[in-house]
Amino acid sequence: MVNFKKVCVFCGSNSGYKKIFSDAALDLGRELVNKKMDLVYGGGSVGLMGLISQTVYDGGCNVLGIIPTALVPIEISGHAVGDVLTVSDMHERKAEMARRADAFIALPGGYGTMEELLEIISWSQLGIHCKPVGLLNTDGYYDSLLGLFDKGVEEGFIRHSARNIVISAKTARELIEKMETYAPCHNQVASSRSWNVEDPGIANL
Ligand SMILES: C/C(=C\CNc1ncnc2c1ncn2[C@@H]1O[C@H](COP(=O)(O)O)[C@@H](O)[C@H]1O)CO
Repeated sequence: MVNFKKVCVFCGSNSGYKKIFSDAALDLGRELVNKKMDLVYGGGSVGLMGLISQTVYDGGCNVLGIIPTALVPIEISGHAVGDVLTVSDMHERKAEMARRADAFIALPGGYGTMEELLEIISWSQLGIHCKPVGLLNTDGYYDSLLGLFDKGVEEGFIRHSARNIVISAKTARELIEKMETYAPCHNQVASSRSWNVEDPGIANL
């Protein structure tokens, strides 16, 4: 059983056209509150980011938004709730997200969400961290991405064991339950020590 307390959520700066996506963000937020988990996220109050951060904040859990200086102006990200850590660029933001959270979940989103998700998956494969990575596949939004991962295995670009890095489910509750039983089974390319990870929190739960 993996215990995690701080969950980094990657999600859209837009809400998507269907109500089911907003409902999924609210549902994940409530699930985090029920489990007394804190939120680390991209720091905006726009789109699904705004919905989940407000829900977790209103539920009395800690919310930490990590935002690059360039996105701070209110018209870009809105007014974030909770604590805000301003960082110099996107690289520092992702490093801080990875360091401060002990699990990651991607909700539906666009390029930004997908890029954050894929980087954290590849960091797990490389051995930079061994934290659970969940994909909330609301309304089958990520079916084709999951199909692409399967294709990667089939065609010899992704190891079968590394395919298990990505935990997916259709509901927040099921996803968190699966993530709580996550045990990495892939051969990490290099040990966390060889990545010069000074803070052991980045590598281990
Ligand atoms: C583009 C728009 C607003 C941009 N505002 C953002 N504020 C905070 N964080 C952001 C913003 N845009 C992207 N991010 C990060 O990427 C993810 C969302 O990107 P996506 O392309 O919308 O999926 C999110 O997790 C943030 O970390 C107005 O539409």
